[in-house]
Amino acid sequence: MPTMDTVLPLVDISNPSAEAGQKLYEAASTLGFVFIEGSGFTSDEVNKMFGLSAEFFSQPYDDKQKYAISEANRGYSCMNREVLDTTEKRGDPKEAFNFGQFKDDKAVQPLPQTFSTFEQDIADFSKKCHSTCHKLLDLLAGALQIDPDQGGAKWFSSRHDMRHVSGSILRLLYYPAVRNGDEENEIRAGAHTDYGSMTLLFQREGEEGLEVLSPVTNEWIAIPALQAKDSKSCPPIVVNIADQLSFWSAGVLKSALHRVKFPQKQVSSGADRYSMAYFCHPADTCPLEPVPSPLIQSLEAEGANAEAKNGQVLTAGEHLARRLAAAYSWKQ
Ligand SMILES: O=C(O)CCC(=O)C(=O)O
Ligand SMILES: [Fe+2]
Repeated sequence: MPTMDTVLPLVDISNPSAEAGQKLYEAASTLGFVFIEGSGFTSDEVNKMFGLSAEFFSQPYDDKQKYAISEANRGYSCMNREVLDTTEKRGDPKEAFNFGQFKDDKAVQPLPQTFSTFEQDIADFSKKCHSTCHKLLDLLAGALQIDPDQGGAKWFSSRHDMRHVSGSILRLLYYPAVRNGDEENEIRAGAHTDYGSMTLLFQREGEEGLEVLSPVTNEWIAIPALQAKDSKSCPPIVVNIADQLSFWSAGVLKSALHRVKFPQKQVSSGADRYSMAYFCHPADTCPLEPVPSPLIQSLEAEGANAEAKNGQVLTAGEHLARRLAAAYSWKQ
């Protein structure tokens, strides 16, 4: 079993402290990836979602395709539909189902019966993901020492109010094991950065495949699927910084490239990979302007990679629309 704190640091958020915030900030500003535990998700909650996912993806293509993904980024994305690495012609050999924001715990998109029967559970899961992200955003804002008069530790989370329209998505992912005979070299999800502010990724033990391109060494690093610390808790969740936190922080927080490629162990086991991602987004109307952090300002003065400096300030919604149009060939 991989030892903790080797490939990625493991931050316990059960008791959010300045120390946890500092550890999170250090990970966020180097690799852009970290494991968290103490999130409060139980193994039962997470396994239930994985169960619904397996049930849905096992259904015939035509049944799933009735819920085909829309330009609003909701619904079913079939095999080879999404091109995450836009330098590639071929789409990713994976399937996905996206749940957009729920309104009063009701989905605002058509749901297949597998999901509509458990709509409340799925809405609860999505809400819990969002509040976990709030906790993480507060820890990060705290570490960035934002002046309380300018929003302080709530600077990010106040821009992620669930009542506002945003691109937040709960996504179920399915990577079938067997493809074209070259499973080891096959890229299952092309290299990309995530479009929101941060992502939570739930993995199942023994189903690995996530790799991160280290901004420090420029090498692909395989991320393990860790064991839960006890039978009640879910395994540590992977958290990664995405584009919008990078824009806000003039590139100090790293939105790192990542992809899915099965390791030899996973290829030989012949197992499929299921994962779940929660892409946390700020309100669509939110401008991706510089965060008022003295820490970022001093690093920026030292020449931090200021992505936002090079162009006009986009809103969160505009950035998302551009990235989705490229991945799904929607017309803009
Ligand atoms: O399934 C995974 O491990 C990663 C998925 C991912 O990076 C994404 O969908 O953005
Ligand atoms: Fe991703």
